[in-house]
Amino acid sequence: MSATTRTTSSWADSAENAANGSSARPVKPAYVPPHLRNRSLAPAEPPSMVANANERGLGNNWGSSSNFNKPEFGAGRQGYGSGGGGGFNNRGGGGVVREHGGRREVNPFENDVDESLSEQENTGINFDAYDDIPVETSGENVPPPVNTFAEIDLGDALNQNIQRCKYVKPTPVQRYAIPISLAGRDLMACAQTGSGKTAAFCFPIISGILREQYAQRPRVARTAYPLALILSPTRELSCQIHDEAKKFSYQTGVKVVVAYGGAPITQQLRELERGVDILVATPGRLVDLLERARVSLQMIRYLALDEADRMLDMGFEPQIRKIVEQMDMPPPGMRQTLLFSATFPKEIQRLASDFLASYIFLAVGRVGSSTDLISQRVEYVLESDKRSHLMDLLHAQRENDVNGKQGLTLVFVETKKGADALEHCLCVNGFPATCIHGDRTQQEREQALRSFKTGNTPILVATDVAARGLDIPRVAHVVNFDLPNDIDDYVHRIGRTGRAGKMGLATAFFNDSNLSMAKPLADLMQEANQEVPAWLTRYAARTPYGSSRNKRTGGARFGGRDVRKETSYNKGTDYYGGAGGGGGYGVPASYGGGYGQGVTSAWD
Ligand SMILES: Nc1ncnc2c1ncn2[C@@H]1O[C@H](COP(=O)(O)OP(=O)(O)OP(=O)(O)O)[C@@H](O)[C@H]1O
Repeated sequence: MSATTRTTSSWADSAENAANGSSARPVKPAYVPPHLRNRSLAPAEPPSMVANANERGLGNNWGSSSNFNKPEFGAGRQGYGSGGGGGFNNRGGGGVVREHGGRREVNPFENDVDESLSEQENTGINFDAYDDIPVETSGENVPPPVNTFAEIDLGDALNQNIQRCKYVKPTPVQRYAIPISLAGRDLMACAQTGSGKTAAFCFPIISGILREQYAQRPRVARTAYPLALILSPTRELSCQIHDEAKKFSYQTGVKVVVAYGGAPITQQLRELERGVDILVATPGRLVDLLERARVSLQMIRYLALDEADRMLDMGFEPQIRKIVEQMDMPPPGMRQTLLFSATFPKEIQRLASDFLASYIFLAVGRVGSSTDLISQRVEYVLESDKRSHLMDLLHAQRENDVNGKQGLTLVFVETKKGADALEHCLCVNGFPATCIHGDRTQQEREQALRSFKTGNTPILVATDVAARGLDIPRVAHVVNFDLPNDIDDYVHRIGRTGRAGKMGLATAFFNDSNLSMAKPLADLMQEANQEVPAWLTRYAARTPYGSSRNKRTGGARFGGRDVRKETSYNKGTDYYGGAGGGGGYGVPASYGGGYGQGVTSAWD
């Protein structure tokens, strides 16, 4: 942070300020960039004018930069569907190339070309960053890894799509997970954010469906019988997986359908009636479809849970148990089950074993850790200073933008109301922002995400609905405006940058309301070779150790551990394994989102 910024204070400063009662500062009427602060004159463009322009949905150039000249705020708030590709399931738009199941199959790669990003992005993956990555596998008869896609028999059609995706060689998690899955084994796989887990579970499923001659599916009017089910915790992530799976299965004849809440069910029902091999869904909408008998799980051969630890925590577990254990899905052993996440608490590993048969545990990278590709900073910022401090960061970012192609900034807050308020504050101060949270309509959510991805609105304020899985290549900076209460949530949030071998920056605002995060944050940063500020180390030393699920083992470079190796398996209360630290993590007393009393969950 620049020395000119007034809002950042050292730990000692803040203690002094608190003693002087200076934390209760008057609310500032409007943001003034650092270089204008010592002038007595009003800013060049009065904030009220900016606000009016925003409300009318007029252009806002974010200062002098002309790069972001089509902000979505204003327009984004006032109804959708008129331009900009609004509307449900309207993510396509590519050219029609082939008859498919009586309908024309849209070319899912067309959009990549339009965005002129994919080639550079995917071939630009920095595999050197993964070369010395630690890998642990356990379980019986673990199939060996491969080094190239050519070594694996995925089939011509799928191989062609891998080329179309411009994937030159498999990422480490793919090198291990694909042969394991192709061998028909159940898998619990843990690999760092942005390391290619989606393809790691999609390729074997598509290839398996293509290879096997499955028995004729029942012909019951209006009931769909998918062969594979992929569950994910948020609507946007399900849509993303669907889009990816459609690319991977292009021109193979494998049919992928997505079902998620908030969108009209009729359109999804129509899609299902046309036939489905792979169903990607959020749990709530799937339960609805099952109860209406519009989907049967009787023919399921593959079950994949993305963000599996989230899917099995207290928030989702009952729904997942209902889907997997209480409907008509074949039991473990009769289906293949693949669980993937970047974090895998022991407690969740134990739960997950109910869904698996003789599984292989795979850990690529330090489990539950962040990747070294993300530069992590933590700054002490008083609650009352957070907004102006954020605007200082955004302002400095724009000033440092040399080539006019500034990256996107994702700002995480704790509550839905907080997201709305911060979005509004940024907009009226001339920073083009939009927001995404569970109280916005699905149309608004999709529009906000689209506007962010295209760079029209380069700042997205989000609750944890955007914390997991979303793959947005140009996210250069993640700001934890409000730190989460759970270190795993922090890992997933910052993982929205530094993806596919690229570098990223993550900044966290810390103050006395985040005491329980001091120790896990300091440990995590140390593990990832980041500079830990002295004041954070002092806070960490003062934090009681043992009451929090965030408790981590000290100094283990590779903390990924198969819970079956623990002597306390089935009766222990540790949270995470540790390769050398002893101990582990505290019991997750409030596992399931980590929200304090009175705070509504940010999840769907
Ligand atoms: N073999 C590959 N070569 C090049 N790029 C790849 C390869 N595999 C995946 N990618 C790209 O890497 C990016 C991240 O992949 P993905 O979204 O699957 O990560 P993830 O591990 O699921 O992340 P998260 O934990 O955040 O969900 C995507 O843009 C994807 O297209």
